[in-house]
Amino acid sequence: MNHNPVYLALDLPRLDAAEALARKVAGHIGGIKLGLEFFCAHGHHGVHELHKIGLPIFLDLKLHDIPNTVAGAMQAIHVLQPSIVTVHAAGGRAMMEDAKAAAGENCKVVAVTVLTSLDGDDLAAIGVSAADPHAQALRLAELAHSAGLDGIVCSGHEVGAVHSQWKDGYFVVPGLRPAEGRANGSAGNGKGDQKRIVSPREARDAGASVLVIGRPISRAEDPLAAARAIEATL
Ligand SMILES: O=C(O)c1cc(=O)[nH]c(=O)n1[C@@H]1O[C@H](COP(=O)(O)O)[C@@H](O)[C@H]1O
Repeated sequence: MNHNPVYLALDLPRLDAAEALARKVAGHIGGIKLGLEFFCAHGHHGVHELHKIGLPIFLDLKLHDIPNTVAGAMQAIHVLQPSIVTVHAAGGRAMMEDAKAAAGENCKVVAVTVLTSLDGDDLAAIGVSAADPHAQALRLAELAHSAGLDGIVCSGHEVGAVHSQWKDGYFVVPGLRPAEGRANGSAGNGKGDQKRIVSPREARDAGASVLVIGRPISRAEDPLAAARAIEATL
């Protein structure tokens, strides 16, 4: 069993490039995360191709719809044998319950709480009255827990607090930028669209089960060296 917590986010438009990158760093990651960009472009075929590498596949589809539709989508992806699938906690309790009931065997269902690209002003703009990412993430984590999900997706700023309330939860943390890369400004390590970031090591120490890392590896001048350097900090 592979205990490396890093899932490489393959947010790349071309299937051959995504596959080549995953093969290059395969010995230094624990799994592969395929998200909306990849799935919309390459669908089931693309997932089958990436499965050939032999690492667990995290399907980050961020499902958010009425319960019946989400349950149908979950059933439609059984054949892809994902290790993890995401839904949005804001879809509500019934949607999360039905998503979990429809999930395949050995598939963890985790709920996205507050996207790492959002801050308090963004929450206020969409009518979240607390306008506090921390409080909102804790609230949605509690809802996901009570709906029977395996865990949540949250930023490294919240994972410690959620972990102390939900001891056996499964916590996926994106929005990661290696401290060293941030200091020397190397390619892929800028914040970009992310607003709530921490380093992979900080997230792990705070209780993250999975570390989602994309651009710090995929946009690095030397992705293999970047993946190795991140692994060495954990
Ligand atoms: O569900 C996710 O994985 C996710 C949730 C979230 O709040 N923020 C977030 O960045 N992600 C995903 O994590 C990855 C982060 O990519 P990088 O910023 O390039 O490391 C992307 O694939 C996002 O879709």
